[in-house]
Amino acid sequence: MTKKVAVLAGDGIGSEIMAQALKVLKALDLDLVYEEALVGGVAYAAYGHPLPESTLKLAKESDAVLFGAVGDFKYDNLERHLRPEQAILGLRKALGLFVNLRPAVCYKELTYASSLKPELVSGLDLLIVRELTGDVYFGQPRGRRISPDGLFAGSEEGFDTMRYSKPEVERIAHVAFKAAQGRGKHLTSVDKANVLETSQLWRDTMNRVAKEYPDVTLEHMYVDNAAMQLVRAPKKLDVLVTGNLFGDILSDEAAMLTGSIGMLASAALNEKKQGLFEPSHGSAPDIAGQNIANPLAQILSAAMMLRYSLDMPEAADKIEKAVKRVLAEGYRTGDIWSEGCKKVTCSEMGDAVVAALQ
Ligand SMILES: NC(=O)C1=CN([C@@H]2O[C@H](COP(=O)(O)OP(=O)(O)OC[C@H]3O[C@@H](n4cnc5c(N)ncnc54)[C@H](O)[C@@H]3O)[C@@H](O)[C@H]2O)C=CC1
Ligand SMILES: CC(C)CC(=O)C(=O)O
Ligand SMILES: [Mg+2]
Repeated sequence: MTKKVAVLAGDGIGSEIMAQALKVLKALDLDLVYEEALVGGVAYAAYGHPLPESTLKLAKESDAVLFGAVGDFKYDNLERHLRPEQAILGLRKALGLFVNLRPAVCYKELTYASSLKPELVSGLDLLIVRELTGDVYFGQPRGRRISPDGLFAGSEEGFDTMRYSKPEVERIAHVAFKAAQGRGKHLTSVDKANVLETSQLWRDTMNRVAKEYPDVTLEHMYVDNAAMQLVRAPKKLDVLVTGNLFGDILSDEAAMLTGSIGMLASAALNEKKQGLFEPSHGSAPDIAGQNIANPLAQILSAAMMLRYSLDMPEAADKIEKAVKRVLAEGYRTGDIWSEGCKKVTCSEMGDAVVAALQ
């Protein structure tokens, strides 16, 4: 049966990189229909809301969502619930996408594009499993008020709530342990249990779930140390599981091990394997409209969509192989360019991937 993909390009470079991913998908002539809708700042401008009902309905009734990026500094002063970023948070919550897989793979051709020494990143293949629908991003209460007590009583203060429930941690723990079983059988759980109650619950729960996976070695690491280990000896890490906030930050850090955040694809999944697939980066307003963004994270996210939600692993393989081929042939957008390589635009990179499909 024909499957449906909701295509939500969003803001900034979103439409430029999405056009490349669609070009690649369409070249594969798959049994898919694509339906586009507005999301983020462009949706706010058209409908007065970053996640209009019609867009949410489309996302819910589709087999998968291919998402670009949202956000633009010109919307930063809107009330929080109208800001473009609320669209991606709203989609994650509404679709129950609690699993975020963010693979950080350093392709051998890009070893020299990383800001780290080649020997530290060469062959790197790390999987970050980030919990995506809880933590301080969603915890209530939150807001701004006049501080009722303490040294600064009477002053305006902002507050957010970090919270995780046991079942919430359990379900992401199972995903992470299973991922570790399929890889190096080593799982690093990242928290801040030396300070935060939420993290202590996280750690206790990880330890309990670990008993069901005796073949996996579980290691705990505080997030500050994890941030350091990622740039000190990243290849010692294999699967890393963490909460929403720490995962957001650490995955951007891990992106630099791969050469550029323009290389980091991601999958957000629910229990039914319905998913939203997006690059890990944002809308990059600083380079938007110039046709210079790296579309590979978006293209690789489309491959993850074919693999995880649409049951088309051969097509996913074709895309991933084509990406390796264009890198081997020396095609580079500006963010990963180095001497001796062919510098290409965003759309030329899309064309090169299409040409490399076999
Ligand atoms: N899931 C989403 O839609 C996300 C949205 N954002 C939003 O994006 C906007 C910009 O945020 P920033 O913090 O600047 O993060 P960003 O990820 O958009 O950009 C950070 C830096 O990386 C570069 N970059 C990002 N993607 C690239 C690509 N494909 N090719 C080449 N260079 C690339 C940018 O030019 C910039 O210098 C904000 O409004 C933010 O809220 C940020 C992260 C995720
Ligand atoms: C824009 C935020 C809502 C999230 C973010 O930075 C991310 O998921 O990487
Ligand atoms: Mg982020």
